[in-house]
Amino acid sequence: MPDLEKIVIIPTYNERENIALIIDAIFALRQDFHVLVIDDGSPDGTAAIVKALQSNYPGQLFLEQRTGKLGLGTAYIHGFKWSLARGYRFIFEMDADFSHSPADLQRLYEACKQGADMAIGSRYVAGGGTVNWPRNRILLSKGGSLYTRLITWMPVKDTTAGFVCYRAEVLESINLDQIRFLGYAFQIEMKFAAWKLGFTIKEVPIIFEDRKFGASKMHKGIVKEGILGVLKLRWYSLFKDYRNRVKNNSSTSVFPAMQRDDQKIKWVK
Ligand SMILES: Nc1nc2c(ncn2[C@@H]2O[C@H](COP(=O)(O)OP(=O)(O)O[C@H]3O[C@H](CO)[C@@H](O)[C@H](O)[C@@H]3O)[C@@H](O)[C@H]2O)c(=O)[nH]1
Repeated sequence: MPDLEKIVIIPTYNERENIALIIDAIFALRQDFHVLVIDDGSPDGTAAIVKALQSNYPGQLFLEQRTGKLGLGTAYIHGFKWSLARGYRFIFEMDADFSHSPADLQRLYEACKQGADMAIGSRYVAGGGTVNWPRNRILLSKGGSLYTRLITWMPVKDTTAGFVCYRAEVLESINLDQIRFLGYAFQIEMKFAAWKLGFTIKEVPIIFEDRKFGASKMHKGIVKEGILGVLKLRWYSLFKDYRNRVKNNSSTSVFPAMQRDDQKIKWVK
């Protein structure tokens, strides 16, 4: 197996209680996963914990640090570009808090090896589910997925899922600078872009368990962005040739403001 086969990107903001445990759990699988943590200047010292662990996993554990909380979406976009530049063939998204079980990483990988371009760890297909998630979060999440499917007609059950394996070709084909949403809408847009570009998406059932340590970063703005974002995606796909514009090497852009947003991001050297 080539060295640069699989990398798991974990975005973090204040995950001190979880980060060392999840990193150790991924490496304990002995499945040759590399791990990239994108930390947004967590005041609780998450990045320092990752740095201290790097000597245990030389050449396998990486850390990128940004100076402030800039959202899940731009953290992943940075991680995607970082991973593609180094030649990883399978690139994963995963939360830091054990909502996604490390043991399921291999199942997502297998789904891609067996032909899927994008494998989604899905709570809302047969065999999937949630454990210990508050009723209001379940309603919001299921309602959000239903709303997205009704508006976009995208054939994905868990549209906001954050546990994903992409074949590198999918991320290479998408103009990542055109992916503009930050929160749950980012998760929706990545699936929407992959679907619009004709990639095969497979939902693999997973059990999502609520975090035991730390707090969710969910806030009202994320919900608002999701509601409006889905309408925008539909609008752009109907009237603005979204498919062509989100393709890599497209000369036109759907979201000209993205350039400006990017410049706000300051990286820790
Ligand atoms: N770098 C960075 N990381 C962030 C940020 N916001 C959140 N994170 C990290 O992103 C992961 C998920 O954030 P949570 O706040 O734990 O998400 P959740 O409420 O449990 O949301 C779940 O449901 C969402 C909707 O279905 C999913 O999108 C998400 O992946 C997860 O499954 C965690 O590792 C968290 O530290 C940010 O601004 N920057």
